[in-house]
Amino acid sequence: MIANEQMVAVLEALPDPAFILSSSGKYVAVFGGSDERYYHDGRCLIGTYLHEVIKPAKAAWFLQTIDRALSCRRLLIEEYELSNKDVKGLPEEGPVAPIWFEGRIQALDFRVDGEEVVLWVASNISQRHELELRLREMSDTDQLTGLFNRRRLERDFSLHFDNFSDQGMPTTILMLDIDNLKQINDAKGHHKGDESILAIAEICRCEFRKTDYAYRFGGDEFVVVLPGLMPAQAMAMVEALHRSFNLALSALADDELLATISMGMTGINAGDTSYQDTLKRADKALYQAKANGKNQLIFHP
Ligand SMILES: Nc1nc2c(ncn2[C@@H]2O[C@H](COP(=O)(O)OP(=O)(O)OP(=O)(O)O)[C@@H](O)[C@H]2O)c(=O)[nH]1
Repeated sequence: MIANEQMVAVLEALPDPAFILSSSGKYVAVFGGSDERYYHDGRCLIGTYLHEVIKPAKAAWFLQTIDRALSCRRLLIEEYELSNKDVKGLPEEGPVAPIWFEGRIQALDFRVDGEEVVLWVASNISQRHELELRLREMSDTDQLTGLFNRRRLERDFSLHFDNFSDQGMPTTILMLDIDNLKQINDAKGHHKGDESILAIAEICRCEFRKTDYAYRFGGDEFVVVLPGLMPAQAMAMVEALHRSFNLALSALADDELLATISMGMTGINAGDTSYQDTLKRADKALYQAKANGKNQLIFHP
């Protein structure tokens, strides 16, 4: 049988901090947090209230979460971020990166000073969170160009489609395909072909507005999404873009083998049932540009 004072020692030795918080946000007790790599001693918080140490928006989130745990009486698991800007008395700017926590919050079956209380165990998950972000970024990014890939396009485009359906936000889509890349690959090697792909990607990175997005759709095909613009509004910009692409591609040509670019353009239409319909129309326009002799822009209303 473990004696009470031994139990206190066990609680103090817990690597992650465990807080007893009341429904009004009072730190009733703080145990553990002995892993000094991640945590400061939190015992100075005992007797204070969340709103005294945490700024209003974040403190309100903590209180809502406590309230939810007290209502549902089951274990809640929440991931949250705490940074300088959330803590009272610290400068908002500073070198300290936000810390990510996983909170496990469970209502307790007793009251303290008449108030309901929860156990809130906070684990520092910053490293795991950083890794997850990096993995997500890698799975969304094309390795050669650093542009977003087709997987990311499909996710983003369905959001643009929702913005069009819900708020009527127009969106223009371009589908691009480099002309004659196979000949260049065959004659000069894949490295030379890669240069054309990279030149297109570089222009996509430099010449668009912050709100525009370019994706490598696959092989020598790219998709560009221009939110907030109807095709008629985008036309002059897209024509200038076509010239920029060709200028960059011709700068890479060292003999009669010249890559150019074909482009299909459309906008999300009221009759589209999903973003796939819009993409198919852009693809049709691109196909038409190829069939007409390449190196041109075709708009499909
Ligand atoms: N260098 C290089 N070539 C690639 C890459 N991905 C796809 N390709 C090549 O791009 C070519 C795409 O096929 P096509 O579009 O039919 O070739 P194309 O010569 O551009 O034909 P048109 O579009 O009709 O002008 C294929 O030869 C692929 O091998 C890549 O990452 N690097």
